[in-house]
Amino acid sequence: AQPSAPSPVAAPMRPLTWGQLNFLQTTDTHGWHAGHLQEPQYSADWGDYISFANRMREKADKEGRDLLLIDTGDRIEGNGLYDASNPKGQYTYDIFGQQDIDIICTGNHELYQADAAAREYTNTVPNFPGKYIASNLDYINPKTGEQIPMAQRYRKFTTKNQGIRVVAFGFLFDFSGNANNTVVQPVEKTIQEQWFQDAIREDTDMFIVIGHVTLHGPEYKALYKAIRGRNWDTPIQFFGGHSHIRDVAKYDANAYGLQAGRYMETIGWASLDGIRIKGKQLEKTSESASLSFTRRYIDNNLLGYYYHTGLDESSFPTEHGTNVSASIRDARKTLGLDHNYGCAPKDFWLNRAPFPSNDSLFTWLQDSVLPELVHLPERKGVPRIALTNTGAMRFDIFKGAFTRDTTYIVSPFISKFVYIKDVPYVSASQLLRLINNGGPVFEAAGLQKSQLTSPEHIAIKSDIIPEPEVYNPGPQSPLGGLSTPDLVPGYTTKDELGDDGDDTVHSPLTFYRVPNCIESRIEFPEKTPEKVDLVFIDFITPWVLAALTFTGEKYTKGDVLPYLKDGFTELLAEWIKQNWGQDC
Ligand SMILES: Nc1ccn([C@@H]2O[C@H](COP(=O)(O)O)[C@@H](O)[C@H]2O)c(=O)n1
Repeated sequence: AQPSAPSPVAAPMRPLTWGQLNFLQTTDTHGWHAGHLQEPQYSADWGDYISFANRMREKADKEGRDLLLIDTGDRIEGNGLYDASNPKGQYTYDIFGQQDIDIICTGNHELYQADAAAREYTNTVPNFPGKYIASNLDYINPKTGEQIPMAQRYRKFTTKNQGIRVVAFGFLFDFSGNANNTVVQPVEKTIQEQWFQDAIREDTDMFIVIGHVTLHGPEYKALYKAIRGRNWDTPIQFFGGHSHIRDVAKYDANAYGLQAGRYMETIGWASLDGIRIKGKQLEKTSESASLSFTRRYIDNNLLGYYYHTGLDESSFPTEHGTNVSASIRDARKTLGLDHNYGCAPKDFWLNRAPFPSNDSLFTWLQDSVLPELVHLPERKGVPRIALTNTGAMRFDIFKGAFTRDTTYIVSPFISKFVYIKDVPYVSASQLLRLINNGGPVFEAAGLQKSQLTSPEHIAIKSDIIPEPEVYNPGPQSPLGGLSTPDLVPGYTTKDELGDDGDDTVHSPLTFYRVPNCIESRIEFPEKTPEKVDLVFIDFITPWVLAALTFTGEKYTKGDVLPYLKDGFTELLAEWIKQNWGQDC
């Protein structure tokens, strides 16, 4: 762990079940490879995860089992370790590349910016030779303009210890917000391609489909149907991502899916038993059984790693893992990520508090931050409505130091304020309601509501306000000898297989859904103005233009002008410096 990481707190634990074939999954790590430095339960870093994977591989080898590592994309954007360098990711590609991942694919974040997509092609793909799969993604060679596969379309291999024959795919959901140096082919179209049709006819013991794709979305439904249509009982193991939740899916008795949350909070664990390996007799115990699947969502901290490996502080770390932790420490130091801009007077929550409320980060943004930031000297005195999507904000602010790192954790995107001058107030005043309600006007333009909020909203469709629960430890083995522990707040996942998936027993957290966008009305006169400047984050331009059309206005992209030179992230840092003192 990083030197400033808080020590994890002992909690009641549930053990891992090992099978023939076992998996560790990461997804949506978004640059959090230093771990969480303000939350003890997620405080292990990428170096610790390397040690953990290594120790688990040793155990698998000793017992003749197999272990595969999976990563399903969105490795970048969301943490100073990636975002604070110039060029971005100067340190993270090498750090991430140290993990021995068996099957890896791309997320949408690797593709928003052309430079990030280029680095994916020149750095990450070669860091994982033969392991990186791009089943529905092409890259456009900047020198020749030629459209080429980002990486190989699928992978055939046999596992190390049991020789299980695997055919593996790596998909991205039907994403359309990519820069123009990549081409994402819709999954349904890819399924029709000859190479895919040939691949699903391969003689194999199992299929593994990894993807930056939600487990219950249309893309995996189509892939499941296509593979199962040709292979009536071959095991299919899916790994998902994108919606940032801990999740599982049972497609049928021989097909399951796992998704390992977000931000290096969770390491996903899946185990399979009952795979029929061609030419090998099954063990007596599983001869007649169909596939059996288990899952765990492992909290990313050292106490948990010790517990699952049966090792301790001195026997757990590997030299490789320790070296990677040291590289992360050095990179953080070089980037000045601990530099304190100001001290947050209290916690501000994205989803743990309702909007609007005193504890809501969006209320703070709307009432305190935007009115001060959205100010252009030459338009002084012009009343304005400032809009931002809520998905632009990615993480809570905790009471205490708001550092250079926090700035990127909260606001990682290269988003700038733009504006349309002198918009009739009658139209401008309707935009928030229109964008928040969504509906046909946006759908007709190919715009989805879910693209404006944080990805958690894809899966969480109503507020979660837990009842106070009575703790029942059941058969779990307590860690640290606690008998009636004060549970640490955290994930209390309820998935398709039940409520016992989390490796750590937590007390539950609330989740309040928030609107797609918020607005601030700035320098408004007492009397309703006739015209206002409509200022907004550039990311939401298509929604603003579609909504204006609906109100009867005829604005085009050409009417959208730059408003402030600095990006929102820099402006936010400046606001913190001006408004919050150094007394934490
Ligand atoms: N420039 C951007 C890019 C993305 N967003 C928000 O992020 C959401 C996607 O997040 P994932 O981690 O799932 O890929 C997207 O829906 C937007 O809300 C943004 O605000 N600005």
